[in-house]
Amino acid sequence: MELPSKRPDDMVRITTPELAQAFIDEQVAALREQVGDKNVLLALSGGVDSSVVAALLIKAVGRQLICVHVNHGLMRAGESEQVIDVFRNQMDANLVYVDATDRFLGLLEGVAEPERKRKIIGAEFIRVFEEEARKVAGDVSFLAQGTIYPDIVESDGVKAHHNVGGLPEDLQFELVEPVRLLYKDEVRVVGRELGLPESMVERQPFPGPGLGVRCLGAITRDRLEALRAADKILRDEFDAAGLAGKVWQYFVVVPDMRATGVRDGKRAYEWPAVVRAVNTVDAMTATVPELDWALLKKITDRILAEVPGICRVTYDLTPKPIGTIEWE
Ligand SMILES: Nc1ncnc2c1ncn2[C@@H]1O[C@H](COP(=O)(O)OP(=O)(O)OP(=O)(O)O)[C@@H](O)[C@H]1O
Repeated sequence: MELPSKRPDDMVRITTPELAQAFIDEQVAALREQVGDKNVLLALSGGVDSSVVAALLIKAVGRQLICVHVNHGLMRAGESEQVIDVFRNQMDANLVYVDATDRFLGLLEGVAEPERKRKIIGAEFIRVFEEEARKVAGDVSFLAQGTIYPDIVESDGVKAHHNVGGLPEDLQFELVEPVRLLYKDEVRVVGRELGLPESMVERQPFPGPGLGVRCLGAITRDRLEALRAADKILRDEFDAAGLAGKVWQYFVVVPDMRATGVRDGKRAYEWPAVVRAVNTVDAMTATVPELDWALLKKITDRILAEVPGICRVTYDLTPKPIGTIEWE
């Protein structure tokens, strides 16, 4: 029951609720046929791809789907909570929530080099997921993945690039990839039709290593918390200003350096927060939007007043090239 790995030329682009519903009906039937009464495992990030796959499978086979969400301690404010709320509370999913914060932050302690940080986070993610997969391996036959069409095209159709990858030989499951022929915009239309919240459907791209590459250099818990709080303020203010979905990506970076300030008449020696916002079509080049001054001032005032440890706010004006979108 595998889908082909090439999108048929006559496949209609899913742009309307009706087309999304037709796709959902077709996939639910196909998933039921493929999976039967067996169990399916899915690594659920809360990003749009894996969330749509989860929602489709829940519709098709309910609690035969086992979702594993790993909180590596580097999620944005409220994200893991939203995964629990949407999938466990609202959709009654079989959700395994793993709080692995201490494991990840322990391994990252004192590690400043960006590539090493990325490797540690990636490898530990596989390890945590593998542990959970082993616990249920006897009962599970399938591994669901949020592979989408660009993943396949980018990897030349040879092998579905993605996703969780890296599971050891003895843990090979049959793959279930219901959105593998869809483009990202179609996945969003389907997600909306499946009743996923708008904030999940329109979630901005978020790097796998999460806030780990925005808390520059060696991560410390206090600086990570400051980053998470400042990032939340930025996102809330962009939402309130109607910019969510209009500006492609926006986030805060907190470097591992300090700057001088004065707080309540006393010298403060605290971190700066860098606001980064970019527009792009393909992420190969990016421009910096000319944000409204009043909005920048409001974000600045709120971060300075509400986030302990931050005494300075800057706006990064660097386009790509030369600056990359992320700082590390
Ligand atoms: N914190 C996490 N918990 C569980 N699974 C995760 C987590 N982060 C990533 N994954 C898994 O790894 C896959 C690839 O993650 P990546 O960050 O590259 O996102 P993606 O390809 O945009 O997909 P998504 O939109 O689902 O996040 C995800 O689809 C998900 O299956």
